[in-house]
Amino acid sequence: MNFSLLANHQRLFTVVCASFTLSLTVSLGLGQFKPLADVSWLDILGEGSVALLSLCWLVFILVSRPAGNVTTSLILGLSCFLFSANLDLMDEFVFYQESLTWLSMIESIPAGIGMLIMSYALYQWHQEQLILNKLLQKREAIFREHHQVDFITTLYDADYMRYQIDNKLLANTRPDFSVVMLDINNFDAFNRRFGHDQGDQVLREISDLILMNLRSTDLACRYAGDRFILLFPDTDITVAQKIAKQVKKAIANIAFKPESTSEPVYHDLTFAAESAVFGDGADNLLQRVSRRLDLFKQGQQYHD
Ligand SMILES: Nc1nc2c(ncn2[C@@H]2O[C@H](COP(=O)(O)OP(=O)(O)OP(=O)(O)O)[C@@H](O)[C@H]2O)c(=O)[nH]1
Repeated sequence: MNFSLLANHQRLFTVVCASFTLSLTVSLGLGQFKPLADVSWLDILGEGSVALLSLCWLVFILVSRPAGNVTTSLILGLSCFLFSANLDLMDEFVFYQESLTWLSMIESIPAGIGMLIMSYALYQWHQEQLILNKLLQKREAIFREHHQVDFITTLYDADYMRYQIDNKLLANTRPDFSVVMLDINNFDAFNRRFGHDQGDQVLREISDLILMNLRSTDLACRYAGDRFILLFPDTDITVAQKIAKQVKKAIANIAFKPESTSEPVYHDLTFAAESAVFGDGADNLLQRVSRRLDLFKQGQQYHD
């Protein structure tokens, strides 16, 4: 089991420990041990299993899930449940004086609250999973359909994009698609400042954001280095530019957190779009869009 995610959940780990310790302290502090003859070992087996399994579930959640609302709600809910389960278990070992019988009466209340919180967490988890499924569908198609995949970003590679463009050009007498080329600005400076591994991480995160902002019919590829190509079937250049602007905006608004610093880094993109025209081949269409992008980049440097 990989325990590295535990480091992200120190507060939640404290909540679990607090729930566990508090339940034991309350019952041991306020109760008195029963004579052994009164102890029901069968009940202990049943209630002990519930408490132990709740604890195991908590550990599994902490080592499996990233930090966030869903994880926090799951841990809070299950910690309440653990609190009740422990009190229930300790009831088998201790009894309370008349004045403290309320303790046995209220022991199931945290469990009820916990179940409510967990139900909310499971709903949120479901919503989160729907988004992840959407993203994975696009990635799954990559692995099922082809091996022409860039291993850093798991996007299609440039050869696959050329193959797709050529196929579309062959299939249609009137080409009806657009391509966009995107380039990350100042990526070399980022690499030099934070290192290649962090650069790879940025490429992966940007690829995820690109996929999130495309329609299911569009195709994203890593062209080379910090350049990406997007293919928009049945789409004119204005719509392609509009989607590219949305991708650019989404990326500009995400704070990347390189490992060596707490300072967020924001990335900007430059893009150029072209529509396929009669007589085009993949290579000259890609050259055209690449030349246009280079012109835009030179213009930017001139303005800088
Ligand atoms: N981390 C990482 N860096 C890469 C990869 N492939 C290319 N690069 C780096 O991408 C950078 C591209 O540099 P440039 O073409 O000068 O691009 P830039 O710094 O964004 O400059 P402008 O495009 O003019 O803004 C270089 O530092 C390459 O080493 C890769 O797979 N991973």
